[in-house]
Amino acid sequence: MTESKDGVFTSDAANDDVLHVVGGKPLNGTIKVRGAKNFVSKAMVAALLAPGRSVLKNVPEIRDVHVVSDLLRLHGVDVEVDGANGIVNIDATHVQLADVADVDTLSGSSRIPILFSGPLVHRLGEAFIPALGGCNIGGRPIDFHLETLRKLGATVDKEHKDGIHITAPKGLHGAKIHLPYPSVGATEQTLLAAVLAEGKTELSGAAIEPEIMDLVAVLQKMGAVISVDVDRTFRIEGVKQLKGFTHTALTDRIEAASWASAALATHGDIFVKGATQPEMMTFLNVFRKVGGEFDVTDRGIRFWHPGGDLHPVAIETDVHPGFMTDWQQPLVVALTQANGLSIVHETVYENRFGFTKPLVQMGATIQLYRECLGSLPCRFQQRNYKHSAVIFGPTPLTGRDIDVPDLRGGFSHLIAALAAKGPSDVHGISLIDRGYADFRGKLDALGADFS
Ligand SMILES: CC(=O)N[C@H]1[C@@H](OP(=O)(O)OP(=O)(O)OC[C@H]2O[C@@H](n3ccc(=O)[nH]c3=O)[C@H](O)[C@@H]2O)O[C@H](CO)[C@@H](O)[C@@H]1O
Ligand SMILES: C=C(OP(=O)(O)O)C(=O)O
Repeated sequence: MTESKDGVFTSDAANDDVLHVVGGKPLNGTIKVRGAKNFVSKAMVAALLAPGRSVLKNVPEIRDVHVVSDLLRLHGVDVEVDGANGIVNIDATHVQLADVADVDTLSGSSRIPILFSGPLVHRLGEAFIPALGGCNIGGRPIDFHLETLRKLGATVDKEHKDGIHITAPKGLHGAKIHLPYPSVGATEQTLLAAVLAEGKTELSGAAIEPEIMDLVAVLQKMGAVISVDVDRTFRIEGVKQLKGFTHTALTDRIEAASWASAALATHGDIFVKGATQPEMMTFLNVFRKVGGEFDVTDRGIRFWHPGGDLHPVAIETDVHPGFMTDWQQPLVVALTQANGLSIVHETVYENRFGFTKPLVQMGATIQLYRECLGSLPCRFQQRNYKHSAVIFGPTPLTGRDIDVPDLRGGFSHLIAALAAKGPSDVHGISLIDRGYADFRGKLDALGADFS
């Protein structure tokens, strides 16, 4: 691991990209989970809306924080990251330059640059959206984002040599917007663009993930006026200006659930300090049905395998408050050890089961189907995507060479290697640094055998 100039630890890809794991040992011990990757990066973008200083606390030491810090700096924002204490100071007083060099290099590892659109248009009159990165888990179109910006009065030029060029010659204005699907990113896009737009915006069909609600809390601290109706409609009353904020990020419920699944798959016992119950209720219900035990305390949640058989389950991923798409990959590894047939119907992303192939090579019995194996309305019905998985267990797993395909799939491979008999080499492991802070230190604390 190397420490960047702003104190964020990242893997040195050349030296540090393979993890040699000797599996078969239960993970036991205590680890601490900090703020959510999928909130912190958005709150950092929100800081761009206001001149002045913002302070974000409980920030995890992950690569995405480093990427967003560098993106902000390209636009003239002052960013200091205190990685050890989890504090990011942002001063967005001197925002300059909408069209910046190097942005393509940085954005290659993140989808966040698209969320700069509204804030940059408000602060500088224009924005450029480069080619976006992020996990390869489906087509990941941005049509909702662009349509939202157009509805708010932006002009979108897709032919510009420096990326999609967004301008608003007459400023952004409140509008009535409906999302065809409750997209997390498009909801955030609308919030970040509408808070300073002139007049009222109504956003129906929105996503209401806890990370989005924490972003709303940040925007409210900054001076925004936002309400949400029971039917997932946000109402935003544009204000003339915003100010900086101080905020403590909500815990990363994806990371917490990932360690919970690791406890289950390895017959372990992990106390996840910082994990909170309300955001994890749907996961906790499934964890209990599978046969895992947990104990919620004021400081975190303890997850353990109580011994005996694990039980198969049928789950469907969905937007909040459903079972998160990012929870399914680590849980699938635990389900390979359950006694019987489990079914996972993925309704959020069309291509999120690629990670199961190495699991099958390790000994799991997993069959993928194009059909919807569930009852939720699904956009992938009658389409050519293998988006349902049937997992038959228990099957012993055997260690092998694995290539990390994406963030959550990669963490699930790590769990599989830890649960498997014998050694595994997990290649491309630095991808996991995008979203799992100091996972090597945590594995060490849990007694894993790796080098
Ligand atoms: C950085 C971040 O916060 N990432 C999370 C975010 O991703 P992200 O914000 O990219 O995901 P979305 O919620 O936008 O995507 C959900 C679905 O909507 C589709 N869609 C989205 C936008 C659009 O313009 N057009 C369109 O068709 C997507 O292809 C996907 O099928 O929410 C996902 C769903 O909880 C999580 O898995 C990701 O971890
Ligand atoms: C898919 C994910 O992230 P991103 O949207 O940043 O690729 C994720 O966090 O699992």
